[in-house]
Order: sequence, then structure tokens, then C-alpha cells
Amino acid sequence: MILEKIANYTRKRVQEDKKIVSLEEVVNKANLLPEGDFKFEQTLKKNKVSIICEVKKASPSKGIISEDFPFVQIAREYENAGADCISVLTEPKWFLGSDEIFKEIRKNVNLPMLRKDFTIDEYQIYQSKLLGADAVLLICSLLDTKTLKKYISICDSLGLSTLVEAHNIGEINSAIDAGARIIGVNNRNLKDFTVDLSNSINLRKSIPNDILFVAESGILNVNDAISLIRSGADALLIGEAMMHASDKKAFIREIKQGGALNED
Ligand SMILES: O=C(O)c1ccccc1NCC(=O)[C@H](O)[C@H](O)COP(=O)(O)O
Repeated sequence: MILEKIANYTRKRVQEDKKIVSLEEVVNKANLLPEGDFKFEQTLKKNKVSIICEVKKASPSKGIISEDFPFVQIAREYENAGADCISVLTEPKWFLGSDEIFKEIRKNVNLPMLRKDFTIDEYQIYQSKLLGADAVLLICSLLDTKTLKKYISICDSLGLSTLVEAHNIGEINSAIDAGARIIGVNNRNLKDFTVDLSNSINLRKSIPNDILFVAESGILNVNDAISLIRSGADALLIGEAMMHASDKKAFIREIKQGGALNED
């Protein structure tokens, strides 16, 4: 499965990174930074519905999404269009992301930023803190409950939020047991890349209301977004459709207005 391939490649990447900067060094450096203030989850808590816009050059399911990829300009456009948070993919092989892209965007926008990578080692959490991230992604199918708990605790000590991603009820229970405060449900089946928004809609009911719920992937238009808001999503993570939207401001405005109209 693609996720295993990505995770295996990520293990090699992290081993290489550790040869340049050791675990001890990243830990020490990260601990010297001011503690984070959980800006990512504070933003999600404060809003009725938040839109997390993703900066995404390519993906395993779609190949190249943006040929020229002016990533700083895209992130600024998201900010000006009314995005609440920004997600930046840093995985280099399948998503053509990088830590440098993340750092450049960090310098140019004020919104809370999610470092979207395939976390398989605590090293990446300290690295995310050094990159200026506000949140990291933890994927349940890559981490058992004990490891999830440990990584959430490391993030807590650094003031970083965690988006814990689940695909099914077993993974949701693992995320809850690990103490996740934000759970994302991915609508994309990572075995065959099919997208089914009803995955978020069905699994919403299994997540307690005091845990923030993010619907992820495959949101192609305003109607998709509104149906997820109606099913109780606190936030939507939108990549490809946001990258392609010619009028990003109108896209976000219509989602938020549509979501508000469907309240109660
Ligand atoms: O996007 C993929 O093809 C993909 C494949 C394998 C693992 C993860 C993948 N995507 C990561 C994401 O979480 C999405 O980029 C994100 O949810 C936005 O999705 P979309 O709106 O469909 O671009």
C-alpha cells in the first residue's frame, strides 16, 4: 500500500536527517524556543467552521497538481482569501514538498500552520517545532495507541497541536484512547484512492463533541463542503480544489456562508 511505501521512505529520510542534526540536538534546540500556544486548535475552537487550506504541489493520487507552484504566493492568497489555517506538505518524494517550502511560507504568513508529513519518529516533532509549525499530523494507521499518546505528550510539552488522522472506527477509538483533541477523518481510501465523503459523515457520530473534528480530502466544491459542515465538521481540510480555485476568496466565502445558512 502507498502509505507503507511513504512510511518506509520517511524512515530513511529521518535517518539521513539525524546524521546531519542528531536527535539530541533537535530536542535541545526545540526546547530552547518559546513554548507554542496551541494556536492551531485555538483557531479551530474559536470558529464555527474553519477552513484549512493546503499548499500541495503533487500527490500519489493526482500526480502534479501545480506545475509552476509559486508556494509563497499561494499561501498568501489563502491568507487574503480568509483561510483559517494553512497545511503544508513537506514529504519530498510523492508530494514534492520540502522543509524549505514550509520555512519560506512560515516567514510570509501569520496563520497557524500544520506541517503535513508522515510522522514515524519523534525526531520529526522536534523538527516541526524548529520549522515554526503550530501543528503536526499523526496518522493512526502508522502509529499504535501507545506511540500516539507519547507523541501527543511531546507535542503538548512544545505547545504544538496534533491533528490525529483516522480512517475507520478502530483508528478513531485509538485516537480517543491516546487523548487526541483534534481528529481528522480522511475521505480518501489510501489503498485505491477512491474518495467517499460519507466516511466523514458516518464516522462523525463516533467522535465525542468535545473533540474537534476535521473532514479531510476529496472536497471538490461548495456543496461537498456544506454537506460535511451539516454533518458536524468543525473544520475542513481542502487541498487540490483550493489549489485550483481561480477565486479562492469566493470559494471560502461561499463555503462559510453556506455552512452558516445550514446551522440549526
Ligand atoms: O492526496 C493523496 O493522494 C494522498 C495519498 C496518500 C496519502 C495521503 C494523501 N494525501 C494527504 C492528504 O491528507 C490530502 O492532501 C489532504 O487531505 C487534502 O486532500 P485533497 O483536498 O483531496 O487534495
